[in-house]
Amino acid sequence: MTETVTAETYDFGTEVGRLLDLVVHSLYSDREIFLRELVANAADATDKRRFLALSDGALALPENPAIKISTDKLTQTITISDHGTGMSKEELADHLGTIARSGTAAFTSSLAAKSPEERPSLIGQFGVGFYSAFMVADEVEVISRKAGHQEAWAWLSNGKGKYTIKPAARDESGTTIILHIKPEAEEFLEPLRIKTIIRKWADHIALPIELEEDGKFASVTEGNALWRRNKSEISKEDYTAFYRHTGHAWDEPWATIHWRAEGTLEFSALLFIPSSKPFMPVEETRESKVRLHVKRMFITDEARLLPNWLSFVTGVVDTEDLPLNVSREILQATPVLDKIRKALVNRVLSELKSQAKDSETFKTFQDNFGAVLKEGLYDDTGHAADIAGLLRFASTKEDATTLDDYIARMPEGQSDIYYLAGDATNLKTSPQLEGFAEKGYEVLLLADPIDAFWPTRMESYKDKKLKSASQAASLFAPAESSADITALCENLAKALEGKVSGVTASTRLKDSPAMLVASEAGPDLAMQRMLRRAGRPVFGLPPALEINPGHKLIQALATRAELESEANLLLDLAKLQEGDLPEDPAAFVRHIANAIAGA
Ligand SMILES: Nc1ncnc2c1ncn2[C@@H]1O[C@H](COP(=O)(O)OP(=O)(O)OP(=O)(O)O)[C@@H](O)[C@H]1O
Repeated sequence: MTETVTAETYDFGTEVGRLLDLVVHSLYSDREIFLRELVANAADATDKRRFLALSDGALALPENPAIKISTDKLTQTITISDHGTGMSKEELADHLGTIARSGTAAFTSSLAAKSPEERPSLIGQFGVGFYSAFMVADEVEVISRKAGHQEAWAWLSNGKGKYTIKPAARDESGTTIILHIKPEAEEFLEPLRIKTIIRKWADHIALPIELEEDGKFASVTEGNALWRRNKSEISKEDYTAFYRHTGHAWDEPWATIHWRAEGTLEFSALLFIPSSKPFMPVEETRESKVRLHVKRMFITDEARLLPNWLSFVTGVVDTEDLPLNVSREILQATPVLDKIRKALVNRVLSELKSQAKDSETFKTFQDNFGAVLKEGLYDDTGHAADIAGLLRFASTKEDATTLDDYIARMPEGQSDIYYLAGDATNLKTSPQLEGFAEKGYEVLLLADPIDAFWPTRMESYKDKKLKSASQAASLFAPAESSADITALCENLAKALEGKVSGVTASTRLKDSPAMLVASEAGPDLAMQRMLRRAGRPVFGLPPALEINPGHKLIQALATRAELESEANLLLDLAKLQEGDLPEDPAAFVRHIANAIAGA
């Protein structure tokens, strides 16, 4: 019997023809994906055989199953072979000749209904990865021997509407795919190129992937889907090595969170929180880089599996619930990912909660990533209360306190939580704090830039309003002023018209001559400062000036008839105390210099 007698040629059918055209011309922006698809098929077939062998010993895998890849520049071919289930003659025709599994009619009608831009996402849902081979090959040969069978078959096609099936020879069960590489895809004949692609896309396939170089096959991947293994089998060193490899890190993980979700949603996740701040010479994007795998295959690290406020978390999520060639469009729209995201956030938060019990350990974390986490207080109203409950804040009474402990310490009569946001260097000595100590009120000292914003967004924690100390004038009773202080207030207000919204005598200032107080309605002083520094308009009334009737400077000013320039000097002093520059720094310096010289 000769080959020509038994070789049979079939039509793909119009829908496969159209599909091939689409795959080759519009499906993937990046041709290298063909290797991911073929390697994934090989790995799936091997997994399937391993599973079948559980009930039929005759199908057992050879001792060291592997996916073998070789390239040949002479024949311009890439060969990929596996020890998987293999395919019978009928299966070759069924699986590679049609797209029947998902319903040809359904596919064709949906295809017709979609615009060309939408088609790639559609193809993603129909599982047609094999055809991506035609992006780089002008002829594809598949030689397959089904496990448990003696005969082997070859499937051949140039992707132009027809395929041929004929008898072939293969020593072992499994499948060999030979790609006759197109001249314009020659780059894929370089073993180094193949190696790079495999490491990028398939590093975590549990099966060894071997590449032939200089006549010898050597493993190019670790073959180690660590996240799929049982926790009890994994040592701390294994976790650290994996963390360093995938997170491009050099430290130890501060936390390792490894679990498998089962039930309506199936996924494995292995997440890490670094123990040190990554060194970033240039500010990186703050998007989550947690890797998404589908059935062990790397899909993308741009699925934004975690929100920006958890962008420091690294690791891998691997799900069974998405198709392997899931497209970008599907990734954005699928409810599966939304559910996974929700589960990940909750799991990371509960880990943080349990680690927060040890305040020393938690301090390391918060020093590194507290400022990032705080973005969640602003961005994520759904989780803000949980995040706020975790964080530790410096205060006028404690180096680090939780909000709950703060509330527990509140004296009778205090109903709100007070905070002061600003620069770390002058927070502790800010005149804004004068008066609070006397009342026995603790003030949280918040030094991260984001601290100027989140308390107003969050408004309250456990029904206690978050109030800026720089907007707390109403806490302190107005002073019973002498006539000359009342007159001074009026004169200063006149001199500073438009720059301040009023001048009042303070009952709380002890050491400072004056300070600024923001109106309760608008942004507090820290937020005004941030807006100014960012070149944004500052809305609301200008701050009021509170003067200290007990201070020498104020008493001296009360005796002056002319105080235009002194009024401005006083305002500049109050600004300086807040970490702001005087309105005209050079004039301010001249003024002070002259005053010291007694001019
Ligand atoms: N190496 C292989 N060994 C055994 N069967 C294979 C192999 N490659 C492909 N097949 C069969 O061909 C079918 C079609 O493969 P194809 O890559 O087009 O789609 P899929 O693997 O089902 O879905 P997808 O790759 O898009 O997730 C597979 O489902 C499988 O049954």
